[in-house]
Order: sequence, then structure tokens, then C-alpha cells
Amino acid sequence: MSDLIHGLTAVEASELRRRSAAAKDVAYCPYSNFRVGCALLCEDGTWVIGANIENASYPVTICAERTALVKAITEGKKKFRAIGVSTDITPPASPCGMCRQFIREFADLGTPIFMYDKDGEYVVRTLEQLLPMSFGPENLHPPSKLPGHSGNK
Ligand SMILES: O=c1ccn([C@H]2C[C@H](O)[C@@H](CO)O2)c(=O)[nH]1
Ligand SMILES: [Zn+2]
Repeated sequence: MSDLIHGLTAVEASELRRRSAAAKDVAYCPYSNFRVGCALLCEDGTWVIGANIENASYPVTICAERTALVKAITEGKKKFRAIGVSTDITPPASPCGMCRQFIREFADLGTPIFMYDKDGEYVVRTLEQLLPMSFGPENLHPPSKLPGHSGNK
């Protein structure tokens, strides 16, 4: 289909934007007041959202992207068609380095990451564009032993 938006239908792309923005409402960010929402479109067509959860001990904070991924993984969802990240700024924020590496563990390098600004306008980049020359699971394991072949994956 020629009218796909980075592999998403118009409805899916619209939902990704809406859910990413809505996820900002559940951010816990009393220290920075910087709300971040994240939405994952899982391979099975379901959605998982996350938001940043801060802590009085500042470095203990977890970003929206990792919150969403941790939720998804623990629900047995480990493959993703798209990731959305929404903030209240323009131009849009992009995932921090820690989150890029965290995403790298589970998403294909071609996975589109939509970054939405305060008005819902977006910039989209693949994971590979955000994290070039990356280190991932296949660097530790030969293909036949990759997580996913058997046991925990
Ligand atoms: O991609 C990002 C960048 C920052 N934050 C959060 C962490 C912290 O709560 C706040 C300010 O850094 O934004 C995210 O959730 N995702
Ligand atoms: Zn992060």
C-alpha cells in the first residue's frame, strides 16, 4: 500500500500520536515538570503506553520509553512496529541515550520512532538513525543462540 506512513496505516499513525500524547497525563515528574509520554505499537496490534516516573533521588528516575518497554516485555510483547514519544516542547525531544540502547535490545534497527512536539507535529527516525553502529544481543550470541530461539526470549 502506497499510503503507509513508515509502515503504519493512517489510523495507526493517528493512534500512535494520540496515545503518546495522552500518556503524558500519567507522567510523574514533580521535579522537572517535563512530561514525556510513550506509546508502543506491538507486533500483535496491541498498544502499550509509558510515562516518565521521577524520584526524589533524581537518578532513580525512569524515562517514558523504558517504562513502556518494561511493561510490554513483562506482558509478553517483545516485537514492535513503531514507537511514539511525545513531549510539550518544539522541536520534539528525542529518546535519551540510555533509552536508545534499551530499545535496541528489543526493536529492529528499522523500527520507526516518531517524536511528537507540543502540537503533535513529528519528526521520525529509525532506531538505526538514532543509534548508529550499535551494540546489541547478536554481538554477544551467535545467531543460533540468540535469545528467542528457545527458553527465555
Ligand atoms: O527521552 C526522554 C528524555 C527525558 N525523559 C524524562 C526523564 C526526566 O523525568 C525528564 C527530564 O529529563 O524527562 C524521558 O522520559 N524521556
Ligand atoms: Zn531515556
